[in-house]
Amino acid sequence: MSKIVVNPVDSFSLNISDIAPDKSISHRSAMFSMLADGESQITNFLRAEDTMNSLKIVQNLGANVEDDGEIIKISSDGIKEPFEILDCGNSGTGMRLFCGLLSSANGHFVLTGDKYLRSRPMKRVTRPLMEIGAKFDGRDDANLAPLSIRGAKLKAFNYKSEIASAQVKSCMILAALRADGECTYTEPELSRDHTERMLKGMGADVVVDGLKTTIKPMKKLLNPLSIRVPADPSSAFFFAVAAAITPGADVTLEGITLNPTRIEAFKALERMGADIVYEKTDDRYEPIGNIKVKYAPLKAITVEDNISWLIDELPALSIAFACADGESVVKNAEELRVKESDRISTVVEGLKACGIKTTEYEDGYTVTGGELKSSVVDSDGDHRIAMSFIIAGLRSGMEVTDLECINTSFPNFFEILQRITEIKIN
Ligand SMILES: O=C(O)C1=C[C@@H](OP(=O)(O)O)[C@@H](O)[C@H](O)C1
Ligand SMILES: C=C(OP(=O)(O)O)C(=O)O
Repeated sequence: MSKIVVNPVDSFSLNISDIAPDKSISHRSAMFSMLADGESQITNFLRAEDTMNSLKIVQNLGANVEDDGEIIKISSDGIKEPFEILDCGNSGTGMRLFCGLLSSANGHFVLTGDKYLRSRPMKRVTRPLMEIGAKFDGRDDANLAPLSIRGAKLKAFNYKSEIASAQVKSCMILAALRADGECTYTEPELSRDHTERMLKGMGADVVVDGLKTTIKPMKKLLNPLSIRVPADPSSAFFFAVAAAITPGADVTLEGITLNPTRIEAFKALERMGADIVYEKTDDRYEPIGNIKVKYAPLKAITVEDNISWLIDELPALSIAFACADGESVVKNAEELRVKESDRISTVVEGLKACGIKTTEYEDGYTVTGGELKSSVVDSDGDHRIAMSFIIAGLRSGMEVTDLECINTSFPNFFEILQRITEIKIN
């Protein structure tokens, strides 16, 4: 159980060109390569625990994976029944998307994960899949992993989801590609759309019309992927907050996906008063570019719309709330309760320990800006909680414990952090 002591910094000016590659896109690159006719090539794949677990699963499912440390080449002649239990580690994205991919494959598959993932709800994917003929088993009526899947024939569907979840949407789109007719999936609010963009890029018949996606089953295998994974805005955001709460600081975050469903947290920080500039430099499956963030005095805001566009960034945004003038409010964010930790509780408890006034509600919380106090915060095994409170330490000093989880999404986080401040981990 490692811990870090962070000391306050005065100011910094930094260009960061090595923010971790995008986790969502990396998972999908590995998985979707299994649907292609020929060799897919992926560069800048995220070499973190969550995505390396997905890559290993793809290999266990019979794909040929060549990795020279820079380019990952994947080819597959169909999903094969594995000898191994498929371990998704800490990753909800891995488990839920593999449920969709495997529900119609030939064979028997067992998906498991670490103690955190085995407690997260899977019914949101197993229930709609079972309704169209998939065969799942698992604790609590196929709600909790380990999950066992027997590949089955899937019926066409028109599914209206009650949650804005890209994991559920992607799972159902993957199932639809092998269903016995045209399918539609409708979500209550647009969630991140990497799956639609990437599959369309590979030649799949996926049509998006507002909140409704229509998918025609694949008549033949898709074209291979050729992708350079952009940097992850969710990882970049920790350093955006670092600059926004440190008087005089500025940071340039390079090569980030500027997909609008992913940069809402930066827009929220902008609404709080931070000085933010977006500069598009590329377009491959999605817009990519640089984000510059400069300190300015912050004011409180309310966050209640398009919550799925900033759900992973809310813990870090809450550190900015704590440094802002006034009471910030988060609503409609009940999904935070079923992430790696119950992120409403972990954020609220962590901020309270730092002397910040907060109130917890079922679907959100309020944070009244004030003087952050140096404290000891445990991550509860949640990477985003660990990194958020480490960043808070740049303002006030902080000790954060249980840091191994950071390897799930951002293995070079500390390497970048030490360009800003001296750090001691033990
Ligand atoms: O599809 C994805 O890659 C993700 C979707 C989101 O989860 P939900 O679909 O549960 O909202 C997000 O929290 C997760 O980190 C990654
Ligand atoms: C919620 C997250 O990921 P996942 O659902 O894939 O575990 C996250 O990275 O914050």
